[in-house]
Amino acid sequence: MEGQQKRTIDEAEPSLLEGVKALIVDIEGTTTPIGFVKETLFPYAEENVESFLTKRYDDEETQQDIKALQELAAKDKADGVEGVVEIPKEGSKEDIIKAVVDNVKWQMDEDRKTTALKQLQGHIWREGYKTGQIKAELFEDVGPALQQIVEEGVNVYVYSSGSVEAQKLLFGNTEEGDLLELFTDFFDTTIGNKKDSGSYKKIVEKIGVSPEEILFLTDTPEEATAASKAGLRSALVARDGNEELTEEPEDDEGEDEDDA
Ligand SMILES: CSCCC(=O)C(=O)COP(=O)(O)O
Ligand SMILES: [Mg+2]
Repeated sequence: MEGQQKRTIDEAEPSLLEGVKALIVDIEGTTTPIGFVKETLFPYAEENVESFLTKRYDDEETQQDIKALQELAAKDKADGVEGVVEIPKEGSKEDIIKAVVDNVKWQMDEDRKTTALKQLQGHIWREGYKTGQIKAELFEDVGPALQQIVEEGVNVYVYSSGSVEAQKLLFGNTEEGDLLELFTDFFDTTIGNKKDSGSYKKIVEKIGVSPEEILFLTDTPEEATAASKAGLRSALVARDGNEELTEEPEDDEGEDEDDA
């Protein structure tokens, strides 16, 4: 785990942030309990996917979401992905919705981080946040720590598998209020897979500071390794509810199933 350190955000020694001009945070398992994602966000998406698609079927946005899922299912099939639920390109509204719902449920059972799934989930969660059914949970150190870091002149970014819209909904609707003003920008898998070092190189270009002045915080060793390979500093966070960190992460760059 060369170049990586394990800490929670509030345990971070000043040296971890020394010379840092940009901080990038992951969401699930880093700023936000895995339990909130798995027990609130994911069930909401799963329970509401059918009614959402039925209500919004003719919207341009929904048609784009369906097209992205159809294309992904066809690619999964061609790639021989085990258990893939196919979605016909043509058919009645009812047939297409049924296939999309089955595909989404299969992908969610596999906890896939595909861009097509994450885009649709974000659109479903929008309603839940708007009606107040969902309020985002953060670890209690996150708001104060990020506030202090921003006051010290560090720009804060998010890089999560959740879509940029889902990220903004989450930080805009936390139990502590709207925290969006703390963030300079947001990145999702449209820039690339989180386990691929090329994604971090692209983020460095967008942020416009040198990689060694950027610190990436995540709960996932393979993501920290990918960021380190791109020259960023990275640290693994230990959080309640996370899997125990082991000393040697597997280097599985490029093996993730994400289609980004
Ligand atoms: C915008 S939060 C939604 C959480 C989510 O869908 C997810 O896959 C979280 O992954 P992360 O990269 O933040 O660990
Ligand atoms: Mg994470």
